Parts: sequence; C-alpha cells; structure tokens
Amino acid sequence: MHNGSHAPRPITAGVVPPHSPISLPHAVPNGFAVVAAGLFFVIFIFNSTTPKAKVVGSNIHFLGKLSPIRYLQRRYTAWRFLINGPDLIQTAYEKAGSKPFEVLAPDARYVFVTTPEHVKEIDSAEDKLSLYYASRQILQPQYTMHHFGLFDRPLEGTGFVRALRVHLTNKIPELLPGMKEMAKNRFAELQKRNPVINGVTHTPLAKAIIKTVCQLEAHAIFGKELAGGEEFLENAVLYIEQLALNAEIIRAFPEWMAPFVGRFVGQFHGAQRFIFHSLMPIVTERCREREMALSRGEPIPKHVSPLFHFTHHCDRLADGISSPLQDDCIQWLLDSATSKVQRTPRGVAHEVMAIWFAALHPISVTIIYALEDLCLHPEYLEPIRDEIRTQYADYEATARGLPLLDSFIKESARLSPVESQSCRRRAIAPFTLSDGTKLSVGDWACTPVTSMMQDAKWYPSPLQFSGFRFAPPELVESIGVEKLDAAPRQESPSKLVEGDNTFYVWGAEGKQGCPGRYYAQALAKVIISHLVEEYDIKLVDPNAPRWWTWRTTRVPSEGTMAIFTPRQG
Ligand code: HEM
Repeated sequence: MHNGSHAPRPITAGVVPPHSPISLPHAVPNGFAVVAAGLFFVIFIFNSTTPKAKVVGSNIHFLGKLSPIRYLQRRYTAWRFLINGPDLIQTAYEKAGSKPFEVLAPDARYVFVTTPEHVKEIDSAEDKLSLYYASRQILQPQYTMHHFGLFDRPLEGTGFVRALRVHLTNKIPELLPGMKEMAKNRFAELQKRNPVINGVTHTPLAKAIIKTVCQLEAHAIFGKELAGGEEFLENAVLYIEQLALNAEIIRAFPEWMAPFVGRFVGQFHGAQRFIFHSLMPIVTERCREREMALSRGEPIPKHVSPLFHFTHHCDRLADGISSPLQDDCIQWLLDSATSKVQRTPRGVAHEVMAIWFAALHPISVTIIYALEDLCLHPEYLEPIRDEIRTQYADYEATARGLPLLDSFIKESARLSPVESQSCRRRAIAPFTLSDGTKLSVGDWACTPVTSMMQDAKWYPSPLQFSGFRFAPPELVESIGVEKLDAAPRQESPSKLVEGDNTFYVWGAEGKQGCPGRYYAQALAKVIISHLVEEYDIKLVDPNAPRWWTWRTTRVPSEGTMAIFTPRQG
C-alpha cells in the first residue's frame, strides 16, 4: 500500500483521514460498530443480488453460476475496490497485456480498454455507451443536485459542452489578467485566517488552493452576483463535498433503494439547496430578459464579468474598445441550449450545478499536486521562476506559452493523476467490442488512465519524475543544467492540454473529451505562477502522506501543511 508520500510508486490505496470529503468517524462506540457491521453485511449480500446483476448476457456471475466460495471471493474483491481501486486496476492491467480486462466494483463491472481502436469504439457508440449515464451513476444528481435529472439529456449532445468548449475557451485571453489579480487577493486574504505557529503561518494546502480556485471559477461559472459573497463561496465548496459523500452512500445500496436513501441523506446536507436557490432568482431574471429581448427583436443583454474590471481590459473598455464576448456561463448556457427545457430557469440552474462539480475538484487537485511536486523537486523551481519572470506578460496577453511550467504540470498530472479511470461510458444497451468482449446493460467501458501513463512501453523510466519530460528539447538544453537535461524525455514534446493514445487525463479525444481543459490549464498556470513568483514554498512534513484513494479517485490529504514565505523584492 502506498500512502502518497513522494516515493516513486504513485499508484496508491490509502486510509481515509478525518475531515475529508468522504471521511469516517475517528472512534465509534462498540455497539454502533456492531450494528454498522451488520447493516454493511446485509447491504453487501443485498447489493450483490440486485436486478442490475441479472441483465441478459451479463458477465457478472452470480450464485447460480459459480461456486459459493468463488462467488464470495468476487464480491469481496468488488468491495475492496472502494479502497484499493488503483492497485486492482494496475494488477489486472499488467496481466492483460493490451487486451480488454474486467475489474469489479460493488455497483458495476468495469471493462477497461487500452488500444486506440477500442477507445474509439467505446467513444463513438453514444447510443449504447453513455458518458451521461455513467456520470449519473457517479453523481446521483436526482438526490445530490436538487432533483436534477427530471428530464433526460438528448443523446445528440448538449449545449453546456458548447458553452464551455467554445465560449469559455474563447474567453480565456480576456479573463486572464483579472484572474491573476483575483488569485493574489484571495490567497492573501485566506492566509490571514491560517494559524501562526512559532511566528510562521501554516497553510492547509488543499483547503487554500480549493478556496482560491473556487473564487476564480465562481466568477466565470456562477457570475458576478454570486461569486462576490463569502457565504456562497463556502457553500459552493461544501456542495461538492456533500455531493461526493451522499452519492457514495446512495451507491452502497441497491439501485431500487436510491429514492429512499437519496431523500434521507439529502435532508442532512443543505448546500445543494443553498446553491440552487441562490441561482434561481438570477437565472430566472436572465431568462426573462432574454425572452423580452427576443419578443421585441432587440439584442439579448450581455452581462459583463467583473474580471474585466481589474487590469488593462478595464482601460480598453474605458477607451470604448468593447468585446462582443462580455458575458458569463449562465449566458452561454442560454445561448447554447439545444432544447426548451434546458432554457428554463431550472434547466440552466441544474446545468450550472453539474458544470461546477466537473470544474472545481480536478483542477484544484492538479494544482495541489503540482505545488507539492515543486516542493519535492526544487531543482525545477529556478528555471520555472525565470520563465514566469520573463514570459508571463506575454502569456497573459496571448494565453499561449510558459512551456516549462506546462510540462511540469503535465508530468505532475501523469504521476499523480486525480483519477485512475477515464473515458467512462455506461452501457445503456448491450455492446460488443471488436474483439468479442461483451458489455451488458449497466456495465461500464473505460480506460486505465494511470496505468497507461506509467507504462514503460510509452514513457521512458516511467516512475521517475522528470518535470521537463514534455518540453521542447532545445529549450531544456538551453537551461544548461545537466541534471535536468539528463532526465528522461518523451520522443516528441507535447502540451498539457494535448491528449493522445497514452494520455487520457482529459478523456477520449472525440467530441466527448473534457470541454473545460483549456480553461483548466490557464487556471493552473495563473495560480501556480502567482504563488511561485510571490512566495518561497515548503512542505511542513515532506514525507507525510499526500493523498488517500477512494474508488479510483486520489483525494489530497487535508493534513498537508505548507509554509508560504513572501519573497523579497
Ligand atoms: C485538471 C482538470 C480537469 C480534468 C483532469 C478533467 C477531466 C475530464 C474528463 C476525464 C472528462 C470525461 C471525458 C470523457 O470521458 O471522454 C471530463 C468531462 C467534463 N469536464 Fe473536465 N476536467 C478538468 C477540468 C474541467 C473544468 C475546469 C471544467 C469546467 C470549466 C470541466 C468541465 C467538464 C465537463 C462539463 C465535462 C462533461 C462533458 C460531457 O458530459 O460531455 N472540466 N473532464
């Protein structure tokens, strides 16, 4: 078992620490433990025999087809997946070669594929293998996103993908200057609340980064009215934590019990209601404005993001040079909606809540691990700082550049990815891969993203951290540091946002891949640039566990403390 400290084997299974999104109580009374164990056993047996295992042609074996011992072994492995997922995937990956392989979880059978041909097959069978239904199973949105899911998303695609892939991506150059200023202010403000020990501020790294990212993303996604309120921002983070916990509880039970369990657990967690009811008046007003403008044949009013008011864009606007793209995510969703229901206030509010879930966690975690890696591999700091000092202004003006930082983040994401499973598609109809592997309704197709990114077939010295592995070779050579020059590199340079047949961090390369990736990498560059430029950073305990795992997700340890010392000059 690996605990996430900086030792080279990054595939981990960890213990669940307290105060984590899915934390367990420290000490439980004995009587309670017995009842909980009994309940767990009942659920275990019950869940193992629910209708989802009885689909026609399923490869999930149940009691009738297997010996009782074999059956119990398989169910035990399935439940072990919750705390040991990445290791189980890695073991199966190593055995399978390039063939598809199966890993069982308590509530699904996962079929992992690794060849580009198979990935293409699973990505292009949208009528049978659905990203949307996989997401629904993960998130349980009916119970965790204030009754989202009352309508089914049309299979031909949705407006929210366009809202992010086209509108948000196009807007990055205009957002960038305001983002840095906002990151600076937010981080400094959060620092004031952190404990001072022996005259030094100790920063809980995960919390500080999540809250900083939350502030920046809230402006782009929820709009200025909401992003300015501290209570709203607190609830925006809490909503994700409660969602993750509630969805896990619901998934521990058989599917037919979800409505009861979902309604029950939902009562204790109010952040989803807070977010929904905060959004509704704003979205309703936007819908009304839009309808009125359309009925009068007038242009639809645009809402300017406050990020524009920070730096030189402010001057440009003052000079009368305005951009036609001055609006926010609520606006883009309304503009991009493909059905009437998605243009209703409820529809838009739900889409915003779903986007928020996709947006906040993975990029925050990517930034946290990259900062930790910078502390653990300080030899990269000076070249990166130098690049920021000499090229950040260009980056801000063009949204292009910072290749060393880009490569460093990519290497960090390769060795400490947020997820060990990507390209998830749930079978909504039976499906057969070209090699004859069958998926039944309810099974999932997916890729073993961590195992592939750490395979010596494609990555030389795959477990060695090489921060400039993906940077252009002549650039690395020009730094003139032998140690960095000698570290393993890929045959061709590539950028963080570029996926390929061995790098599925952003999902499949087809139209279903992550629509927020360009914004995500900009956010990471802004926040990391600001922090390394303004502070010397060190970890209080560089050997402490960095993460724990739940299913396939690597959750940053809340106990990781860092010291940010303002740099002179
Ligand atoms: C490091 C950060 C991020 C990572 C690693 C990441 C990764 C992914 C992956 C693997 C998928 C599934 C794609 C597939 O299965 O083919 C996905 C989907 C998605 N991502 Fe990201 N993402 C990140 C940041 C963001 C951000 C910042 C946003 C929003 C601004 C976003 C919005 C979405 C949405 C809305 C989807 C669902 C697309 C759909 O259902 O069709 N992501 N992302």
